[in-house]
Amino acid sequence: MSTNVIELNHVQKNFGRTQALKNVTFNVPTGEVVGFLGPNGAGKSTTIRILLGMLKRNGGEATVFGQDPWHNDLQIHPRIAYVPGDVYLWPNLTGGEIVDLLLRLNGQNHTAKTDELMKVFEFDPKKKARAYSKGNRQKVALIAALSQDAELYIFDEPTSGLDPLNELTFQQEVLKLKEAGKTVLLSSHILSEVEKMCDAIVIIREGEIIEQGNLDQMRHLSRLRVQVETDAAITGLDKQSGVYDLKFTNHDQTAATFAVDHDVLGQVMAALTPLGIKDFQSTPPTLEDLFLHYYSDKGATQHVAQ
Ligand SMILES: Nc1ncnc2c1ncn2[C@@H]1O[C@H](COP(=O)(O)OP(=O)(O)OP(=O)(O)O)[C@@H](O)[C@H]1O
Repeated sequence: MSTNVIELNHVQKNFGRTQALKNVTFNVPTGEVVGFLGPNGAGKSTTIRILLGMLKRNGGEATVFGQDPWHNDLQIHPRIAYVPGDVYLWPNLTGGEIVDLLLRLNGQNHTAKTDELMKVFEFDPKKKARAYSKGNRQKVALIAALSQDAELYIFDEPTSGLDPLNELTFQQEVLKLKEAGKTVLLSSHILSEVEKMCDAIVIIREGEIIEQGNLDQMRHLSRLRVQVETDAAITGLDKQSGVYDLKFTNHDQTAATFAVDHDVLGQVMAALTPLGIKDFQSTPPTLEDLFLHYYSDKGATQHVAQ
């Protein structure tokens, strides 16, 4: 049996003349939490809808649990819990009624877990859905999805309307899924969220996967931030290739900050050592830095050139 719950191979999707997906290739291994990152319009929701059998692809291969989602949606749906990006609810039903309805539609029942989720998300199930804010509408979908005992959980930007406390609750719930060995695909703009929960990340831009891997694999592609203090004035670093954004932080030029490519760090240390290093701190890039790196045109050009 395949060890990947999701496999996408050169998937393409057109909407008329708009090529929403040009080349989407990635896998989601069983039991992993994979973050799916990309800006608005990059193709995250389209990819997810193809995986759910809601959209037919124009090219490439897609399988979920080894089956083609377009032809076998009825077989795969009971194994999936899904939270869409835009949650539309029946306005005249209460939140609690809708949670139960969503559960029944997926062949599941209201359980003690459902009540627990309502509590931790501080959700009032008695109000009519028309009175709910965006965040509360999202909570309805999240509570229904998280109280299901599914094998695969797909969340399409699930926390965009949640306050930080509820966001944290969501993160804790995903970590519980992870501990239970469930497979999760989480599309998000919230990089810190992805960083905390995901085993691997996949970055999509303009319908193409531009990078994928675990965080450590991605980090080597981006630059370290360095803060240094020396006895003698720092000279020559501005001419060293692989050093960027050099800024002196005092008048006698014995303190500086800069960004550096990993492969020239040794040379930079060798240049600084004779100056008498008093302090040296380097920090790996956060996912935020990586994201900016990939979404700047420069990042894209560099990647294409690799
Ligand atoms: N039903 C549709 N008809 C026409 N174009 C569509 C349709 N759905 C999506 N698109 C287009 O396909 C591209 C990808 O959209 P998609 O919604 O998948 O992006 P996304 O990454 O999920 O963005 P967001 O973060 O804004 O939800 C966009 O250019 C979008 O305008």
